[in-house]
Amino acid sequence: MMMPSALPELAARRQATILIVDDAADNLAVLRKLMSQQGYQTFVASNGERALQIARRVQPDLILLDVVMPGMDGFETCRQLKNHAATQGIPVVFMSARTEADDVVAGFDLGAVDYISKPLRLAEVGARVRSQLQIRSRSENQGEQAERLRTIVNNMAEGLLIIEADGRIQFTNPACDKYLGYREGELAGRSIGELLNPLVAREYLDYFERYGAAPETAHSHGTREVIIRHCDGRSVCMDLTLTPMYLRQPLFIGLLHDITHHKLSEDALQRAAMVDPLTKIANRRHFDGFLEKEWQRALRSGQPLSLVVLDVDHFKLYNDTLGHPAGDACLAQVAQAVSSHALRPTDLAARYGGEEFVLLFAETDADSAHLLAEAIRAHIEALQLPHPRSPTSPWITVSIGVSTIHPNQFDSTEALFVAADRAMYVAKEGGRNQVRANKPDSAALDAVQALMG
Ligand SMILES: Nc1nc2c(ncn2[C@@H]2O[C@H](COP(=O)(O)OP(=O)(O)OP(=O)(O)O)[C@@H](O)[C@H]2O)c(=O)[nH]1
Repeated sequence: MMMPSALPELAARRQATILIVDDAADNLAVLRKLMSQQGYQTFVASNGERALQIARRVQPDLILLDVVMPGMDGFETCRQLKNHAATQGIPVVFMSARTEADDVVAGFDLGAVDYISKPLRLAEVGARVRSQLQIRSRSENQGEQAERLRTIVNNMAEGLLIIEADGRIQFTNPACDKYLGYREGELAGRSIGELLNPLVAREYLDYFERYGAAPETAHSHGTREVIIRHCDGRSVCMDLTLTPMYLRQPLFIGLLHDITHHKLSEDALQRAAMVDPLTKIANRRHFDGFLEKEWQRALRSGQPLSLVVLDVDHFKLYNDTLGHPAGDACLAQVAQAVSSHALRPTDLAARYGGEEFVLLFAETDADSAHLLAEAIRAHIEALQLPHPRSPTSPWITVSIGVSTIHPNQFDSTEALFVAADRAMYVAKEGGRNQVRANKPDSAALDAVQALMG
C-alpha cells in the first residue's frame, strides 16, 4: 500500500513525460517499461529525425537519447534540439557504450545534462532520470517565481528603488522612472543625492553609512515626505519609505508614492483658509499670524512696525442707497486698491472685517507710514466710486488711522491696534476722508481692556 506522504511525489511524477530515443527496439521496450513503471508518460523514437518531430510536438520533460544511431546520430539530434527555441530547454540525457572521456565531454558540451553508459543498469537510469526531473522542476519553479516578481515590480503603481550603502542607485522600476521622468535604466549608477536637496540627501547618506557599517543595527527609516528633483528640473512631492535589507550586501529598498496632487489640493486649501472670499485679499486670520511673526522680528531687529487701519466712510448709507451687492463690489474694489500698496514681502494688506481693512508695514517709521496711508486715501478717492448720498464726498472715501511702534518685550500688538483704531476714529470725527496718526500708549490699552471687562 502507498504511504500517504509519497502521494504528491507520485502525482508529480505522473505528469512528467519522457521521450526515449534508441535505434535498438529491445532497448526502447525495456526503457519504456521502466519509465512507465516509474509513473512517467513515455514517447519513443527509433531515429533522430523522428525524435525531433516528437520533441517539438509534445515538449517532453526529458529526453533519453542514444548516441550511436544510423543516419542522424544522438549528438547531431541534440545539436538540433538545442538550436530550436521550442526544444532547447528540454534536458537531454545521453546513453552510450562510447564512454571515452572525449565522448562524454562532447556530450556535455552539446548541452546534455547527463551521460549514462551502456549497458544500462536500469536502477541507475531510473535514479538519474528522477534526479534530473527534480532539478528541472526546481529551476522551473524558481523561474516562475522570478517571473512573477518581475511582473509585480514592473506593474506596481509605486516607484521602487534599490539603493546601495554608498547611496548609488542599483535599480529602479518603470513606475519610478515614470515618476521622475527618466528612461529605463537611466537612474542606475547615479547617487540618490542627485535627486534630493543637499540637507535631506546628507541625512539619508548618513543613515545608509551607519547601517552599512553595522547591518545588525538596521532599522526602517519609515515613511517621510520628500521633495525629489524630476528629470526636467521640476520639484515633485513624494512619500518615500525606506527599508534596509541585507542581500549579500547592505541595500535599501525605497518605495516612492507620488503625492504632488494631494499636496496641491492641500496647498490650495491652506491658501483658501488665508484669503477673504469676497475681496480675495488676506483675511484676519492670516493677518494676525503675519503680524505676530513681524512683531517677533521687530523685537529682535529693533526696527519700527507701522499699522494702518482703514474704514470706508458712510458705508451703511452706501448699502442702503445702492444695495448690498453694490456694497460687495465696492468693497472688492477698495480692497484691490488697498492691497496694491503692500509691495514688499514684509507688507501685508487684509480685510479685517466688514468694511474695515488693515495694512502692516514692517521696518517702516511713522513718517513713511503716514505718507503711505495718505497715498492709499488719495488712491481710493481717485477711483471715483459714486456714493450719491455721502455727506463727505460724491465718491467713496476712507478714514485712516496709523500707529507706529518700536516693540519691546513689554509692548503688545493689542496696544498697536488700539492706537491705530483711535487714530481712525479721530479721522472720522475730524470730517472723514483723512489720515490721522497716534502713538501706542499703554494707558489707552488699559482703558480699553477695562471697558471690555
Ligand atoms: N455690502 C456689504 N456691506 C457690509 C459688509 N460688511 C459690513 N457691511 C456693512 O458696512 C456697514 C458699516 O456701517 P457702520 O459701521 O455703521 O459705519 P459706516 O456706515 O461705514 O459709517 P462710518 O464708519 O461712520 O463712516 C454696515 O451697514 C454693514 O452692514 C459686506 O461684506 N458687504
